[in-house]
Amino acid sequence: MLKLARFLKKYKWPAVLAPLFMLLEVCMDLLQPRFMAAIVNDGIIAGHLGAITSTAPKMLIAALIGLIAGVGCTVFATIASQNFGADLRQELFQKIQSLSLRSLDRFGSGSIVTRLTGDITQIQNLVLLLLRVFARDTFMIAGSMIMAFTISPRLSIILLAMIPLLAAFLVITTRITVPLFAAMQQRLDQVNTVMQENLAGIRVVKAFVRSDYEEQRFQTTNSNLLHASLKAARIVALNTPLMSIILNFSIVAALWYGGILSEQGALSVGSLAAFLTYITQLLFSTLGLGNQLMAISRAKASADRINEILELAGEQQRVRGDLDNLAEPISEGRISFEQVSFTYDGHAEQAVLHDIDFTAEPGETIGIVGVNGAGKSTLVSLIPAFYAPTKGVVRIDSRPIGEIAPEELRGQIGMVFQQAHLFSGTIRENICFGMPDASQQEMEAAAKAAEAHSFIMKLENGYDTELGQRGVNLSGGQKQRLSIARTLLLKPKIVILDDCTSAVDLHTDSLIRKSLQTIMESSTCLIIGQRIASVQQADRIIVLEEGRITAMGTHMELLRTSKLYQQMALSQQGA
Ligand SMILES: Nc1ncnc2c1ncn2[C@@H]1O[C@H](COP(=O)(O)OP(=O)(O)OP(=O)(O)O)[C@@H](O)[C@H]1O
Repeated sequence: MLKLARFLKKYKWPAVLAPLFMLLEVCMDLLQPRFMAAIVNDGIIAGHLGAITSTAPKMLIAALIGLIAGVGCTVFATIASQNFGADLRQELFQKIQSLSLRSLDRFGSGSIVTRLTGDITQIQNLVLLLLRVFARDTFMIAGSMIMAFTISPRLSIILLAMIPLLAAFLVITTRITVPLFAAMQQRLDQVNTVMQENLAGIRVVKAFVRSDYEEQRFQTTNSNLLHASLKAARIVALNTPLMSIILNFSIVAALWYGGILSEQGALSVGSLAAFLTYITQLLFSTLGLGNQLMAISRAKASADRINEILELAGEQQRVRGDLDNLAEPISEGRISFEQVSFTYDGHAEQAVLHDIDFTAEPGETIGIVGVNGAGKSTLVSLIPAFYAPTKGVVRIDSRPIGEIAPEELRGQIGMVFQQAHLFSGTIRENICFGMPDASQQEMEAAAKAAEAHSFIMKLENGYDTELGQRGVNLSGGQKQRLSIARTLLLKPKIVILDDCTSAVDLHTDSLIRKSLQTIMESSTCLIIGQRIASVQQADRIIVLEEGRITAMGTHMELLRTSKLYQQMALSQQGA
């Protein structure tokens, strides 16, 4: 958890001033029993009314200073903790952006969202707690002890006996609760994952009338979270009464021994009353500290989860060491796969790609066909280094991609994915996502090549039409055309189209293909297609079966040599 303290460095002044103000407030509070003892001893018992009227204003002034100091502490603690939380959230988000898909797959989006929200809030609240309440209780314990010792060192021995007992108790409960809180956050991850999946697929759930099943699934994860929370809460609930027993026992012991000392004339009644006030303050502060240790152990579980991500190496960091002497950009766009095999993390027994070996020459268009799950998307995802091959090498212009900075590599590759993803914002912002300073002319040219211009112009606000929650919803085919335009605008050296016209009607598909032809001449293209028509114009077509290349050639060659290709062509005739 201390590793995260660096985020407070920028706010060191508020972080230092908050406890200092708290110290002032505690000092003022500690003076009050002293003033009270003076009123009892010198005013009431000795019968000097003057002592009361001279002490009362001092009490009022101390209370006022304490009040101002308390407000100051809250203001500075809030400034420090809120800024701390915002900076931590920002850095965690940045780190997530830099992580490889391999790392992101490992955590899952539900867990990442919980870490970015719930876990950071836990730590942010802890910072506020440490700067205010924890500081108050710590100062109060130390101050009350000093004041109690100045009143009666003999009576204070009772306090000394109590401290190791309490410390041992707190250490034990913290040890027990840290893993319980970690388990609780994990269950919270699961609840978030189910919730996200449900919301993303709400149409499927409704169409299949599976709301009951989804409710059941949510109930299971929710009750898992409930059980984990109750388990932790039981320990927390035991904490306060057990500590109270120890503390109340100490008060009774102080009363008994204080009574004896008072009877012997070794302690005045006023001083005994002040002593009891100090010991009560001390005991309540200790009780508070115990509860805060629970919050600390909960925040520790959250800090561990945040550090787990912060300590991962980003993609850029992993290759940076080799970059200095490899600064030349991609010039030709030749892609070579050399005996490449690939297995997803956690699926060691199932290689998705086996010994893939081919070269796409600059300007060449290669089609890739195969049944669902053959490994087509996986194969192309190795080119922008979304994943690293398990065996073999992928090269661009003879440089192994592992040695090219991901940003440089991806800056030269235009990729249109199987599932078109658009962001909320205008159509213009979406098309210009990779090139925000593109001119109107460039944007329209890209939209025309993707057969998107005409439907955009029919919308009331044209390119300035808002998409998503605040605006219109587009059809699947229209979304695909916008995502093609987004890629074409970049005029990349390498273009990868991953079955990106599956939702486009056949007529528009053929129009898009025609427009793409001129662009494809200057780029190396890989086109994945379920429809033979989408790939038949390619210079060469790869047939992929269960992760292996089983045939490669032109459309006409494959019609003669590949059984699978023949079957696909036959089944799509007249389609
Ligand atoms: N992130 C992942 N983690 C683990 N396994 C995966 C992952 N993505 C895909 N797979 C597995 O890899 C295999 C190949 O999937 P891939 O998406 O590459 O096939 P595809 O040929 O593109 O299929 P489709 O035509 O349906 O798009 C499948 O068995 C799939 O279950």
